[in-house]
Amino acid sequence: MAPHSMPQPPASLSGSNLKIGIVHTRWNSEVVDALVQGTRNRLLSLGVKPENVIIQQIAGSWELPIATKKMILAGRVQQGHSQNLLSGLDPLSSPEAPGASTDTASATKVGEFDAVVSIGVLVKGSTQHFEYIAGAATDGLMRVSLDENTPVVFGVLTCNNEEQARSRAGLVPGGLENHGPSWADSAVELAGLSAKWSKGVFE
Ligand SMILES: Nc1c(NC[C@H](O)[C@H](O)[C@H](O)CO)[nH]c(=O)[nH]c1=O
Ligand SMILES: CC(=O)[C@@H](O)COP(=O)(O)O
Repeated sequence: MAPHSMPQPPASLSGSNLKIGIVHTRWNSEVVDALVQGTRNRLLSLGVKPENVIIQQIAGSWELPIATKKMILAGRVQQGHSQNLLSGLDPLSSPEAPGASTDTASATKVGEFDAVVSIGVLVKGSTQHFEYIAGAATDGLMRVSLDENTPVVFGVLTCNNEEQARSRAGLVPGGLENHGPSWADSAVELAGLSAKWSKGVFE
């Protein structure tokens, strides 16, 4: 089968001002790990700062939609927390607040995510379990992206067998490209466009 070629991104992609989340599963971890590294390496090559690539791990693809949503919300919490800190109004750091943290370093700013790449690998088994998870994860991630107004890149491989999964992570010589870099390109491109569009700017 001729390997399908990934679309080439615009040459001007730059992620230097972006914060990107990656949430990935543990199922089929050898393949997932290769996809995560491919995604992360491309993000860094596009200028995203290492400290602005936040990677979190969960169990399986069924949980990706809720995990992605909670990561997006967590970024907003920390964004708000750091803005309060900057203005000296952060309730979490006031001495009388229960469990208040007086260590401002522990509240180091983590800005709102500009995009999240959600990565999982589903390999068909002998029942219909695959179909239900694949459908729920697909529809769920689209819903999170639209509901939270945050670009969510669909990094879920839905494969008939292990070979297909390994090939799409670049683990098969002569096979397909690791799909992670194209997911990073999508995240950086749409995050950058979203920032401009939110200001009413079209270039
Ligand atoms: N079989 C695969 C799963 N199954 C686990 C589910 O995603 C879920 O974690 C479980 O049903 C508990 O809610 N997950 C994958 O990501 N890949 C698989 O191949
Ligand atoms: C994607 C799955 O859930 C699948 O690996 C489970 O295998 P099975 O359908 O044989 O239970």
